[in-house]
Amino acid sequence: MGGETGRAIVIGMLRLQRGLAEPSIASLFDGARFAPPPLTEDERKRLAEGSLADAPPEVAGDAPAFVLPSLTALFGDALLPELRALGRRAPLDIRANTLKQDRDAALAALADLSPEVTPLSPLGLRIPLGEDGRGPALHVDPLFLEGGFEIQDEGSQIASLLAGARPGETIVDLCAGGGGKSLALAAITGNAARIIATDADPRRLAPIHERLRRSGAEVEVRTPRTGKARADVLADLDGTVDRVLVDAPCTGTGTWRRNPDAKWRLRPGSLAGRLAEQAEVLDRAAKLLRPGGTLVYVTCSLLPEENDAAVDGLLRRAGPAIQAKATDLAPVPGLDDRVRRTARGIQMSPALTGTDGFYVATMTRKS
Ligand SMILES: C[S@@+](CC[C@H](N)C(=O)[O-])C[C@H]1O[C@@H](n2cnc3c(N)ncnc32)[C@H](O)[C@@H]1O
Repeated sequence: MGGETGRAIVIGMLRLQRGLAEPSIASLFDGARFAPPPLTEDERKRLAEGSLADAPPEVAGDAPAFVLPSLTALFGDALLPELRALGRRAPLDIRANTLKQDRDAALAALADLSPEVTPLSPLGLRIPLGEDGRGPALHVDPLFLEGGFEIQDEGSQIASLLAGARPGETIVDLCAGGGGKSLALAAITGNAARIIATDADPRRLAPIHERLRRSGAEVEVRTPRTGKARADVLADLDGTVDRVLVDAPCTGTGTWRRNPDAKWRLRPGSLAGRLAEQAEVLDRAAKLLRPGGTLVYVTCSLLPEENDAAVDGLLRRAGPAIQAKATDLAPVPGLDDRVRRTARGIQMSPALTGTDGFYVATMTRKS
């Protein structure tokens, strides 16, 4: 809008993010008692004729300039369409909890919310948002209270499916947080795997207990002690685990459409901090694996430093003991044709897969 005043930013946001045409914006800016003054001639002209075609990418794509070289390395010519897709509102997705009922039964039970099946995840339903962009109060829905579904973005569902969990395995969810992926792994394996969930931060882990009760998922939770009593709660498992899921701490650049303010809070220093944490969790995960065991590394980041480069870092530090492996995409029909491949893994993104920007890479322990 030719300036950075609050008014210019609001008008630009209504145009670019809400997709409102000039007459709709003019009807909001009508000078009534609590409304802003009417649009000026210049503002009307810019709305009608203005274009971001010649603007620099950080303006046209509304992203911090310091991450653009990394995003360009990933997206190449698709940088602007991807940045714009990251600026749009995220859909509201749920995962049918197949420990309770299949997806079709959940679809029928939620008919009053008019859900549709998600384009890629075979477990997902998409709930339409209201005109105000808000979704229904799912956390008080009777089916939710009975554990019939979990609120989980399609990208996160896909990452859980690509972890390749199988019944009978011992699986560690090393960065379990509130347990979103642990619950998904339990449902995917029909409660027939031994799943152990932990997290460095006991407060992040706390909600998992209530979620397990509701969902019927069977997961062993190992809560670390902090302070003087601090000890490695997984020490007894070293060298024995079939599969480790590392849903790593990251900058969350892939979730900007869900957390638009995160974009402007991101600093070069926070990226450096996450890179150090990623190296630490990857090294810990590698130590847990039995020979032949599988390490699945996941982030919700679009920055190659946190993705392929983090995997390369582990491969370098571990030497021949840990080797890269292609991620099997079979659990998600249709993903193969849509997803972006990187040197070490696969990258989902809002423009290409219609999901948050999840990255998944797979490795195996040789000895
Ligand atoms: C992306 S979040 C996990 C989200 C969770 N898996 C889910 O699906 O809801 C990353 C988590 O890694 C944890 N974390 C950070 N450093 C860690 C470490 N060294 N060991 C284990 N967990 C760690 C953080 O506390 C945070 O909860």
